[in-house]
Amino acid sequence: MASVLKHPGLKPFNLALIQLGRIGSDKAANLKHAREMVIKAATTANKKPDLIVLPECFNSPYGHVHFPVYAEKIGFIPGQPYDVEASESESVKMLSSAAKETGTWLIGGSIPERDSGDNNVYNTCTVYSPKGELVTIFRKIHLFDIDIPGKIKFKESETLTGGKTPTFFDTEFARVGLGICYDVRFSELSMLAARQGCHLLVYPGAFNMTTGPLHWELLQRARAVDNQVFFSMCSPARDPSAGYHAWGHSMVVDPMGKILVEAQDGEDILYTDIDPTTFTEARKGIPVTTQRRFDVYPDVSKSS
Ligand SMILES: NC(=O)CCC(=O)C(=O)O
Repeated sequence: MASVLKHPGLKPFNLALIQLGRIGSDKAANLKHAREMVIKAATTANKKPDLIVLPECFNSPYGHVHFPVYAEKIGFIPGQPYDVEASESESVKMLSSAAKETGTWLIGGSIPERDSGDNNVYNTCTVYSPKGELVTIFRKIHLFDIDIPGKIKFKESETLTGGKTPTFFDTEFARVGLGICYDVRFSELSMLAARQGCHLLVYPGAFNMTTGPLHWELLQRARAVDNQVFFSMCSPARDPSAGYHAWGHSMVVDPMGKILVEAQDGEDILYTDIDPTTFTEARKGIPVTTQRRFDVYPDVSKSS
């Protein structure tokens, strides 16, 4: 793994998750509501959050037929400055202005994105600084293709292409790793982020009514404990009239695997104080980060 610059260290901060409701077929209405909820998250709490998170696929209904219809061109090139004013993406413009107006970091859930070059459609998360700069994007790497007979069949790969780039970004208070929903099942991705010094992993997600009750909490607590990091997934609210019923239950888990905050299934805003002491004490008390036996499992990710 290429060496990366160290983050100066985790500081206390407040994290807000928006379990967004009213996501329908009208994209303009979805964007308007998401914007209102970001402003609400930033202005109604006792303590202003430092980082706000929206859920997976917040500007369109969730389904493979919808992705190409709602897809927007973003045209972000890593390492190059991005001109939000000139962006073709109305979602990017809205998220950037909401981050700037509230002066908070914003993880803009995910939106369907059409690549300007290869024309493929991706499930893409965009991240904004408090100045409204688009600092990075992350394209969902593992596509949600499952078939549980009689329960749920879903095939994102009908219209989406998987991303290839594990991604993290630095704020003044933490290094934050990104994933999207189904990515949580692949422990390698969160392991990689943790090895790169991430303190918090955030995965906008939309689990379903079959796997949600069994795996949503389990996977987040597992990834948190495996890696001794804070872990959070932010879901849309459940809408019984929608084609896809999201599990909801957005949550934040600490590095000991304790759930710090959890939503139910309706629209909600959750706030959590992230305390660096939990992070350092977990690693000090259970020092797995220094006990790994790479002599025994040097290349475990590639064995069958
Ligand atoms: N949007 C998704 O990737 C859903 C993943 C999911 O429900 C799962 O069980 O995994």
